[in-house]
Parts: sequence; structure tokens; C-alpha cells
Amino acid sequence: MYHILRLRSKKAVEEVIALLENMALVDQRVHRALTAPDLPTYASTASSPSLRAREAMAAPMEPILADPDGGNVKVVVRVRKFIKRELERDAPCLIQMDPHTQQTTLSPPPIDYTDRNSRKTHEEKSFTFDKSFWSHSEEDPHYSPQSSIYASFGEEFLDHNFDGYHTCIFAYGQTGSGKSYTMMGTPSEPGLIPRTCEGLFQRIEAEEHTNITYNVHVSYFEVYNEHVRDLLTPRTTPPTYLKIRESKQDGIYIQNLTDSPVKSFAEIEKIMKTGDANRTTASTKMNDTSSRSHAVFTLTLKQIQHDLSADSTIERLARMRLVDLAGSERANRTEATGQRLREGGNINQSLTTLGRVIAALADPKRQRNQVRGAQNERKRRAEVVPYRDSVLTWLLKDSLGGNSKTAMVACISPTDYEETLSTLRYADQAKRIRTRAHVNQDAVSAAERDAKILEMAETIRTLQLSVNTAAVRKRDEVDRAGQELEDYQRQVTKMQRAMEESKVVHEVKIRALTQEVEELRPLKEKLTEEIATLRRHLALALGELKNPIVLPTPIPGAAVEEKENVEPQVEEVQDDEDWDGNEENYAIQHAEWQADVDALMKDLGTFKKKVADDHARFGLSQPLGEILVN
Ligand SMILES: Nc1ncnc2c1ncn2[C@@H]1O[C@H](COP(=O)(O)OP(=O)(O)OP(=O)(O)O)[C@@H](O)[C@H]1O
Repeated sequence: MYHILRLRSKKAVEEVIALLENMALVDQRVHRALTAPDLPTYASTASSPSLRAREAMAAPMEPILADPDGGNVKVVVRVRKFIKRELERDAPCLIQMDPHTQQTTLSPPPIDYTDRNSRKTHEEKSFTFDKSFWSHSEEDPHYSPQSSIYASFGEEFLDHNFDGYHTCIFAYGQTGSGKSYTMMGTPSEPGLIPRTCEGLFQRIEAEEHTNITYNVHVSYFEVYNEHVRDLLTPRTTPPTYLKIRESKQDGIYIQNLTDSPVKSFAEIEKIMKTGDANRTTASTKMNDTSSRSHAVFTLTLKQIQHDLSADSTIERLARMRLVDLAGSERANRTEATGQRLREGGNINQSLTTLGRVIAALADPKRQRNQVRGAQNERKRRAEVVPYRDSVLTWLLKDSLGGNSKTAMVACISPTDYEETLSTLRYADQAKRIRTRAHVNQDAVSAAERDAKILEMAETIRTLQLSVNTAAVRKRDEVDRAGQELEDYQRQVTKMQRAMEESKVVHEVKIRALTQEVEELRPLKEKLTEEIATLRRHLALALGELKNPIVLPTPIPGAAVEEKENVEPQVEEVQDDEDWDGNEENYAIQHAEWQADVDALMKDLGTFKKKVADDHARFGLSQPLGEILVN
């Protein structure tokens, strides 16, 4: 009986040792998780590798190196319904679209509807685009509602944004052809802009539990009469025009343009409403609610993926420009006069330049030379794309011929032969433009992020000094001082944003580690229970060790009988290599075991104290230390 007990207690001791080792491991991980860095600190906060964090990185933002689309501008065309004016004069529909070939055909108007003063001969013209949207008659099976525009390429462009590409979609067409309807739509029939914003946030919300943080900013401005106006600030009298600037670091940008951070679709909706209310609209003969400005709605999406194991982030930046151009019709057709005519002239200046830019970019000769690279100076000058000739093209430079995936929606009226032909030709030319989109992605370590923030702080300090001394400068230096002040403000804004991002990175780390602690809690509780059971075993074994059962001295002659009776125990005894039947040796061994068990109990005591400390420090509801103490 005694020997069996002795074997059991030894096994229990081994189990306790294994358990303690296990607990030490768990304790290390829990400890690590609970001692995550505090907020906000901008020193490097490299945390130890976390298994869970590595698991969460299962779907990392893989770099996309090649441009899968070949970079051609995507061109689609959309024809709208008849509007009141057209219905009243019983105008015929001059457009046919083949849903299979995507061909758009423009028929000559019936003789009664031709301008008698025009000497032009009208012929049937056909064009093929990436997609032809038939939004003329709901009764037709190939009718394209608002949703189909977004489903057809809006979603695809959103995919590009999530992959880290800049994109631009612009709507072109004569006044009243459906540009605003396509881009913004109505409350009951939302257009591409609200659908893109909604889609963006739906995707972000679906990704809520991954290790990617999303930052979205919105700006909305208009180019009116070759001036830039912020649509997200209240209108002033006289109007406030913003300057366009260019810097090595930021490229072309609009100085002091509002760039609002947004967290939900509802917030964007509010911003869209504000912007639309601020848009410059004026009545012309062609469209009673015609907008005479180019409106540019820009979403900036920054994705920050956290790699907790390496304490670094991968950042992707994508800019979505959604542009509703002003009407492309000629000034004389709108019968605009005075101020309206001047506006028309300026609008046409932007659009004429846009036309020249598109023509230059679409020129196959230019493209060939670009591929070959070698050009002489004269030739190179002749081929310069005239982006700088208008505010609009200057601002859209990158979207038109640079780092962007770009699409053009050519909106056409079903009744106007000349304007529609002009739009279709314009769109046909745009098809040949190739852009050079690339993924805007950076890997940033925690140390680099900290260094960047420190560098910004230093720049701000220098600029601050410079601005402070500006007051004592001579008059001719005032401009430079003003510029430095703007740079200073811009740097401060940038630093604020970098610090916010850094804060988010820390928050994500804490969230991930807290989750890890929560996931380890059941395991800890299970182990606590096991420890309690084993403690009971140990107590029992200790009792046995302290009060050993003394074996009776064998009576000669009774040996055979007794041996038969205790056969099962003998089997056990044979298993025990330590037992040699010598009581003196046993006493020595007993003392050694006792010392082992005492040491173990001491370890357990230390362990209990450590766990109790942790619980006290981190305020856990059911302290393990308490369980163990009890
Ligand atoms: N696909 C369509 N389905 C139904 N109605 C449409 C459609 N497209 C345009 N419309 C209607 O046609 C009218 C003119 O459209 P819209 O204002 O969008 O033209 P626009 O090209 O933006 O004009 P502007 O150059 O003045 O901004 C509006 O009343 C609009 O609701």
C-alpha cells in the first residue's frame, strides 16, 4: 500500500513540475500582453513577438507591382432620358446602343430638326467604348440605372483604391447631359460619388477586426472662372480664392483647402450636402439648374497595416478624385451674355485646355517617343503637355497623365447631334491615353515613424523661429515670410496627422494584446483548477511522507501466504527502482524528497505571489492568486 502511494506522489510531483513550467510560459505571455506600452508615447515601443499578432497577419497587404490593366483610360458613355424641354418639342432620340458590342451609334436628326443655317452634313457615326450605358428608357431590357454605373466600374475603381492606386473618374458632356446626375445623383437615386463613399465604408466596416487601420479624409472644391473655391467652408463676400502651390514633397496642392477626416458614410453625406449647397450655380437657357463650375470631390484613403511581431507598419495611400466638369457646350448656344459669357469663356478655357491635354496625351507619336526616351530638346518642348494652361488641368495633372487609374464618363443627350458628336469624339480620343499608375505603399518601422515625427518637430521649430523673426524683416521679405508661415502651418497639420496615426498604431497594439489576454484567460483558469487539484494531491502525498506507514516485520513461515496475498503490491514494488528494502536508505531518500517538496512548495508560494501581484496591478476580476491562496 505504502509503495503504491509513494509512486503516486512522485508522479504527482512530476506533474506539478510540468504544470509549473507550463504556467511560467503562460504567465510570461500574459505578463507581456499586460505590460503593453502606454498611450500616448512617441518613443519607440517595440513589443515582444506575439504569436497571435502573427496569426492576424494571415492576409497581409501584398505589394502589387505590375499594373494589371495596362494603364489605359477607361471610357464609358451614358445617354440619359428625355428631359421636359425635349419632350415638349417632341424631339427624336438619335442614339442607339448595342449592349453586346458596347457600340454607340449617333444617327443624323430628321430634316425637320436640323438647324437650317447649318451647312454641315450629318452622317451616322459609330463609336465603341469600354461600356455604353443605356439610361434612356426604363422599358428597355438593357436599361442602365444608377446602380449599374457603380457596379460596372465604380466598384472596380474602389478595388484599385484598396490596392493602393490613385484613381480619377470624371464626367464630361454638354450642359444638361446628366453629369451631375451620374456623379452625385439625387437623394432617391444616388450617383457614383455617394455610392463610392458608401461602398468605401461598407468595406472598412467589414474589415473592422483585422489589423488594418483606415483613415479617410474628404475635400471638395470647385474651379470657377479659373479660381479655386473651397466648398467645405462658408461662402464669403468677397469670395475667398485658394492658391495652387507645388512642392517637391507634396506635388501640386491647394493651399489651405479643408481636408476633413471622416469616420462614417453619414459624416460624408453631411459634407456632400454642405459642398453641394455651396456650389456655384446659375441659370442658363440650356439648363435651369446648370452648374457653371468644375467640381472636384476627393477622398483620401490611408490604410495602415500593423505587424505587431516586427513592430512596423505598411502604409497604403490612395486618392480618389471624382470630378463633375462644367458643361462643354459652346457659349453662343447657351446665349449667355456679360458675366455669364465671361464665365463660359473661362469654363471653355479649362475645357479647351483639357481637350489639348487629352489630345497631347493620346498622341501616338508622343507615346512612342516616351517609350524610346531619347528626344532632342526642341522636340521635347513641342510635346510638352499643356497642363499649366488652365487651373483644372494643372490640378488634375497626375490624374490625367500620371500616377492614376482614370475613367471618363461621357454623358450625352439623346437629341443634340452636334454636341453629342463632339462629346463622342472627345471620349474616343481619351481612350488612347495611357497613365502610369503604381501602388503607393510604404513600409515604416516604429523607429522610422518616431524619427519622422522628430524630424517634423525640428522643421516646425526652425519654421517657428523664422516666422517669429519675420516681424523685424524688411518689406520685400514679407512675401517670403508669408510663405514660411504657410509652410509652418502645413507642417504642423502634417505632424498632427502623423501623431494621430502613431496613436492609432498604439491603440491597435493594445487592442490586439488585450484580445490575446482575453483569449488566454480560459486557459489560465483551467490551469488554476488543475493546480488546485494537484495541491490536494501534494498535500496528501506530504501527509503520507510525514507519517509513513511502517511495514510490519515479516513472520517466518507466513511468507508464502503473505506473498500470495500482496501480489499486486509486489508488482508495483518491482516497478520502483528506488526501493531496495533498506530502511536506512529509505530514510535518506525520504529526507531528500521532503527537501524537494519543501522547495516546490516555496516555488508555488512565489508563483502565487507573482500572480496575485499581476491581478492587483491589472485589476482582474477573479484573482488567480486568491484562488491559489484559498
Ligand atoms: N440617367 C438619367 N435618368 C434620369 N434623369 C436624368 C438622367 N440624367 C440626367 N437626368 C436629368 O436631366 C437633367 C440634367 O441633368 P444634370 O443636371 O445631371 O446635367 P449636367 O450635365 O450635370 O448639367 P450641368 O452641366 O449644368 O451641370 C436633370 O434634371 C437630371 O435629373
